[in-house]
This record gives sequence, structure tokens and C-alpha cells, in this order.
Amino acid sequence: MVSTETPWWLGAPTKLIKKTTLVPAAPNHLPVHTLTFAIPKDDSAFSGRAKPHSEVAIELGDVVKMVIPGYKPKSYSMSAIRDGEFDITFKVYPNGRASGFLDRLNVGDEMGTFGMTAGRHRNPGSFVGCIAFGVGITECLPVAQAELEKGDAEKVVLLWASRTMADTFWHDKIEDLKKKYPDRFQMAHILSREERQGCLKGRINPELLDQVFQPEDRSQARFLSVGTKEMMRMTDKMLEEIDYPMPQHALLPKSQKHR
Ligand SMILES: Cc1cc2nc3c(=O)[nH]c(=O)nc-3n(C[C@H](O)[C@H](O)[C@H](O)COP(=O)(O)OP(=O)(O)OC[C@H]3O[C@@H](n4cnc5c(N)ncnc54)[C@H](O)[C@@H]3O)c2cc1C
Repeated sequence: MVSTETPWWLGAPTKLIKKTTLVPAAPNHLPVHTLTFAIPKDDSAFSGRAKPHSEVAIELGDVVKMVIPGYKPKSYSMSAIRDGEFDITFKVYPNGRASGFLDRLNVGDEMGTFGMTAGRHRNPGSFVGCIAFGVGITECLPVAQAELEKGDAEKVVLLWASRTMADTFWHDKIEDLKKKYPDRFQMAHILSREERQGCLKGRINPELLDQVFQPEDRSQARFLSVGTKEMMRMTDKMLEEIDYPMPQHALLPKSQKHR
């Protein structure tokens, strides 16, 4: 018998309602855009491993799967959720199959999307250190904000590694957090290709992590790094070198059944 049901991995048709450019395309910078979509109204469209958008826990690193036609569902962090709409923020890679498709969408177009759990849980404690590599800030900043809002973290330090300052965005959001939490939130930039006052220069290494993250009580420190798999593995190794064994010191370790 042939099933007429839509497979769960196609998600539900989701309409693009706004496109905002955060980093314009330039010879030395890949563009970054935010796409705002209307949340599909009918939750019954989600089955199997697909979750409704309203159940995506941004603070636990859950993702939205964007179903790229003729390709596959690709993961993106939900960079914000509001009444009836959600955002993804993405970098457009040269010849990127998924990012290229997203970049070519026009307001009013529809594509399949669904929510998916990252299968992680939160490790509580008084110090949070976040390390974002490039566009990894799309997960790190919303998680850092959620940690500040929760209140048990006395200090949240966010280190953002970029090529140059012109590759960065969300300065207004970062300033708002600094103003709202002057004693609890600290932001540090490290730039690999630009000397700039007030910013660290070079690449992340264990000594630098030890210098940037200085918890009063080391046993309370929890870390999140977001970037490519290789960058995250490398960062975990560096944290272990400076005596923060992982996943004991992970902010969002994988839950048992998702390992
Ligand atoms: C859990 C999770 C969350 C994610 N969240 C986001 C997000 O919020 N925003 C976002 O922009 N992306 C995010 N990504 C990455 C995203 O899923 C795609 O991998 C990315 O958009 C590239 O896909 P593509 O098909 O366009 O590029 P591909 O066709 O896979 O690659 C095209 C070219 O770009 C290069 N490239 C691809 N990815 C990277 C990279 N990360 N860094 C440097 N070069 C690269 C490739 O080497 C290749 O040369 C996330 C990934 C995961 C696993």
C-alpha cells in the first residue's frame, strides 16, 4: 500500500515574511542575513522527530531544520522567536547549497521547516563561558541571554572569534545586554585578521581561554562552544588542558539517550 501521508522530514510549509541584511556582501566578507518566517499554524503537520516551532528550546541549543529542496533538511539555530514568527540568521557560503537556497528566497516564498531537539540538558552553576566561532554567535548569544535571564549564573562571559570586526553583527543586542547586566555580562572579541584596540588578536588557545574566563569558583564553571565540529572538539580539548574536564564542565551536555 502506498502511503499518502507527507513524510515527517518535509516539515510544514513556512512563509518568509522578512529578510534583513546584517553583514552586506563585500570582497573580504561573506554576507550574513536574518530571515523571519511566519510560524506554521497547524501543529498536526509535525510527526516523527519533527517538533512544532513553539517547542524549540533556544536556550538548550535546539534547532530549526530548513528543508532544502532536492537536498536535505539542514540545521540552523533559531536566533529569535516572537509571537507568530521566528528568525534564523545565516552566513552565505560561496556555492553553499543550503545557504545559497536560503539567500535566493524572496519574501512571500514558502519552504518546509520543522523544529528538532538537540537532545541536551542544562548544567546549572554560577559561571558561564561561551565561545562563538564566526556565525556560531547565532546560538551563543541567545543562550548567553537566556543564562542571564535565569539568574543562577552570577557571571556570563562571551568570547567571539571573528576574522575582522566587519564580520561581526548584533552590536545593538550585545550593547543592550551590557547595559542591562553591567556586573554580570562580559563580552570579549578575538580577531584573527585585524589589530583593533579593545580586542584580542590571533587565535584561541588554552592560555587565552584561561585569561578570558576567570570564575571565582572553578568548580562552578560551565562552557559552551559553537562552531564547526572540529572547532568545538578542539575547544573541548583546550578546556581540558586548563583543567575543565568535559562534559562535566559543559553548559549543555548531551542527554544520556542522545549520546
Ligand atoms: C546544530 C547546527 C546549527 C547551525 N546553525 C547555523 C546558523 O544558525 N547559521 C548558519 O549560518 N549556519 C548554521 N549551521 C550550519 C548550516 O547547517 C550549514 O552547514 C551551512 O549553512 C553551510 O551549508 P551550505 O549547504 O550552504 O554549504 P555547503 O554546500 O555545505 O558548503 C559550501 C562551501 O562553504 C564551506 N563551508 C560550509 N560550512 C562552513 C562553515 N561553517 N565555515 C566555513 N566554511 C564553510 C564549505 O567548505 C564549502 O566550500 C548550523 C549547523 C549545525 C550542525
